[in-house]
Amino acid sequence: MINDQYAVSVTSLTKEVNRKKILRDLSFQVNEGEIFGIIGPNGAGKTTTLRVLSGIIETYQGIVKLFGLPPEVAKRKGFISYMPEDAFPYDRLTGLENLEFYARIYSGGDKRLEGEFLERGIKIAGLGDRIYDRAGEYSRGMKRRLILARTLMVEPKVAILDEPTSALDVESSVKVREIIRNMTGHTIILSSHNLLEVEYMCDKVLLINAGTGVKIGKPREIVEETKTKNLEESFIKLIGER
Ligand SMILES: Nc1ncnc2c1ncn2[C@@H]1O[C@H](COP(=O)(O)OP(=O)(O)OP(=O)(O)O)[C@@H](O)[C@H]1O
Repeated sequence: MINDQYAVSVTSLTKEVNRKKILRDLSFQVNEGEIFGIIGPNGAGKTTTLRVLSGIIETYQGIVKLFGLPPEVAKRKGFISYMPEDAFPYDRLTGLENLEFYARIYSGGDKRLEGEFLERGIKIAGLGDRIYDRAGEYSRGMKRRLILARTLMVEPKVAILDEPTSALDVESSVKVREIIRNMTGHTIILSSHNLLEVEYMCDKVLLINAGTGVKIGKPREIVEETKTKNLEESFIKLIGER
């Protein structure tokens, strides 16, 4: 069923590349304001799903709506902000210059909006005086916070984050998680391999395997239903059963 009341609604999404089905009949809904996690083994189709949602992949079968609009339209309207896993800042620019650059682009010439985006971006990045240093001198965690600030400064209706904490140390992961959790009221869809983090951070989780939805629900419900101790164990049990 397609319902515009959802922030995101995916119905029977199938994606084929060279006759290989990467996503098969995938359906799920995300409510406005939810932090929604997509988990699954390597190659399960998480990034492909996120790329469809963000309007980057435009050819697919099925129906995908963000606030009732197809992703391409939602993207044009500035509803979506996507952070790819391999996004990096411009190393030769300072952190501030990076944010200034994107604030200018995203605001489309509206000076008031540009100032608003920049101010929010600086706050989200939380880099203190290091914001005046070149991004090339930043640690991986600082770069990630800068990219996250770039993604979230526009206050998108839907933020799509591909593995926002991958390859970060504990302290940097905690800071990135704080940023995400502080975006209350915003719809956030993220993928992650860190299931303890997903369990802690996400309101709802979708487990996919080989392009197919295996389980969807609140992390605690999934843990209870599978009679396991945590989401990591649920994951292993559910994937192992197939
Ligand atoms: N453009 C493409 N051409 C061919 N195969 C592709 C393409 N994009 C993705 N695939 C394949 O589709 C499958 C799903 O890829 P995807 O990157 O979505 O998985 P993932 O769940 O994000 O994996 P990971 O956890 O390793 O990042 C993989 O087998 C991948 O090789």
